[in-house]
Amino acid sequence: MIDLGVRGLSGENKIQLAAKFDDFTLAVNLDLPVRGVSVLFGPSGCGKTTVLRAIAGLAPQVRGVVNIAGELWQDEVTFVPSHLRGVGMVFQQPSLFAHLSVAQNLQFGLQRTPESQRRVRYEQALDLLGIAALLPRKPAQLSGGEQQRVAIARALLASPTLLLLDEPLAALDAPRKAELLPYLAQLNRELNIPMVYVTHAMDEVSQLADYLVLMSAGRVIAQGDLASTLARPDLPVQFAEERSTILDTRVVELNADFHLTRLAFGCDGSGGELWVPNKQHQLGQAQRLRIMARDISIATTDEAHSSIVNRLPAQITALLPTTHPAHVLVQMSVHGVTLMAQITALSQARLQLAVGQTVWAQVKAVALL
Ligand SMILES: Nc1ncnc2c1ncn2[C@@H]1O[C@H](COP(=O)(O)OP(=O)(O)OP(=O)(O)O)[C@@H](O)[C@H]1O
Repeated sequence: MIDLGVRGLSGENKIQLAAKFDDFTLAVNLDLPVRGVSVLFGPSGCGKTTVLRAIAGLAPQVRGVVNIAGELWQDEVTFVPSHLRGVGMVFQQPSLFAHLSVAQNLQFGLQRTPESQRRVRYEQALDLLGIAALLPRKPAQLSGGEQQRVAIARALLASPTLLLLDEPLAALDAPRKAELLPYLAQLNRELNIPMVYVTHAMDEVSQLADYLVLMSAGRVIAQGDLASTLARPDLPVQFAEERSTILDTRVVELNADFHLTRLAFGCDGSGGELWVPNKQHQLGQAQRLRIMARDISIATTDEAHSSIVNRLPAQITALLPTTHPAHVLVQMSVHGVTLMAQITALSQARLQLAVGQTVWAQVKAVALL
C-alpha cells in the first residue's frame, strides 16, 4: 500500500494523491490557497494532468484525499462522483458542441446550475470574455482563440466551485495566446472562483499565477506564492533558469521622446523605478514585471557611462549558493523590495561583495507581463 501520509488536514484546499502506473509513480501533497490562480508547472509527463483529473474526480485509480473549500470530495472511503463536485473544466481543445451556436453552447453551461446557485451572470461572462458579438455563430466560424473564450465562458456559467484549466492556450499560436491571456488575468481579478491551471509555459505562469506548484517526475518540488517560489535559491537544476523576481509596479511617467515608460515599485511606489519600452501604457496602470536573476548584474559604483538605463541602488542582504558552483545568488534590498541577481562566483570574488554592502543593481532586461 502506498503511504499517503494523510495527517493534519487543516486547510481548505488539501490535495494528497498517490498512484502507481506502469513506469510512473505519483505522490503529491498540495496545499492550495482557496482564492486566486494556482498553477501546476513542470515538464511534459510529470503528472500535472493526472492531478487535475484526480481533483475533478475523473481518475478513480488515483488514491488520496481531495478536500476543496471545506468539502471532502475524496478520501479512503469517500469518492464524490465528478458531476457532483461542481468543477468547471477547460481543456487544450475547446470541445464545443459543433452543431450548436455559441449562444446555445453557453446556455448548456448555464443550465448546469439552478438559478438560485448561479454566481456568474450571463452578461458578465459575455463581457469578461468579449464574446457578445459571437453569439449567433457556430464553433466552425470562430478562430481557435475565440472558441477557447467561449469554452471558458461556458465553464464559468455553470458557476463552478473550482475552475480547472488544462493547458488552455497550448493549441493557440503566439498572437492568439497573447490575445487570450489578459482575459484569463481579468477573470481572476473579477470573479471569486479559484482556478487550478496546468501549463508548461512560463509566460503564462508569471502572468497568471498567484500560487505556484513546481512538479517533476510525479512529485512536488516546490510550492508557494509566485514571487517567493520563483526566487528560491534552492530551485533544482531543471527549474534554475526560471529563477526571477516578480515586481508589481505602477506606471508613473510616459516619455514620448524616447518611447519609454517609467514604472515605480515598492511601498507607495517609493521603492524604486525602472524604465521600460512603451507598450500602450496608461498613467496609474498596474504592471507586473518579471526580471530574470541572470539579467541583473552588479556594480560597486554608479557606472554613469554604462548603456544600461536601469541602475538601482541596493543593499546586499544575502549571498547564496545555487545548484551550480560557478554561480552565486545575490539577494538585495531596494527600499525594502527584494531583487535577485545571479552572478559568477568569480565576479563575487573580484568585486569582494559582502552582506550589508551598498551596490548598484543593473537591470539588463525586463519582461513585461
Ligand atoms: N490511466 C493511466 N494509466 C497509465 N499511465 C498513465 C495513466 N494516466 C497517466 N499515466 C502516465 O502518467 C504520466 C503523467 O502523465 P500526465 O498526463 O499527468 O503528465 P503531464 O505532466 O500532464 O504531461 P503533459 O504536459 O505532456 O500533458 C505519463 O507517463 C502517463 O503516461
